[in-house]
Amino acid sequence: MTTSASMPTTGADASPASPGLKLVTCVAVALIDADNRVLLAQRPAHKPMGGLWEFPGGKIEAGELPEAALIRELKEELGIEVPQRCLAPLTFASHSYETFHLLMPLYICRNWNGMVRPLEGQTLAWVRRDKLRDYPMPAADVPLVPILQDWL
Ligand SMILES: Nc1nc2c([nH]c(=O)n2[C@H]2C[C@H](O)[C@@H](COP(=O)(O)OP(=O)(O)OP(=O)(O)O)O2)c(=O)[nH]1
Ligand SMILES: [Mg+2]
Repeated sequence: MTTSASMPTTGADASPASPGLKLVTCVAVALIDADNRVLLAQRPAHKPMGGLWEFPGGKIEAGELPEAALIRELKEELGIEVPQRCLAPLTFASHSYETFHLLMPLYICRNWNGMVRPLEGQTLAWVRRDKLRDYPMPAADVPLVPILQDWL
């Protein structure tokens, strides 16, 4: 395969890089309950991608480690305490939206302390493996679903 010198490439598929597209790093988790169901949260209507179902989590702040960001987000959004040792890496999303590129590690977690509560007014759903496809998700999440289903 040949590539033009003026056309930088990324990865094995040689797709063009997107200079200027801001990199946004988020962390998210598939919380799995004793019945092997996964927690999805519906993004509030007023937020970007409102109405879509996502894995709980959020943006990593400057100077913050990914696991610390996730533990903080889970406390803020769901009121649960997650010990760092209970977070296992599963996969990640790397997806270009129109205005930014999202890099998002996805962890799995089966053990936490406290009751899951929707502290930010979000709607929550505990979803069985075979129903995950019924919940419309952001484009970045779509490739993560079969990986999670394989694992469950
Ligand atoms: N949490 C989460 N964010 C996702 C997922 N898929 C996806 O594209 N995103 C995007 C949406 C947002 O652009 C970004 C994370 O944003 P967020 O709204 O959760 O961030 P945050 O909790 O820090 O909230 P905010 O303070 O910015 O309102 O990642 C996902 O499964 N979970
Ligand atoms: Mg969030």
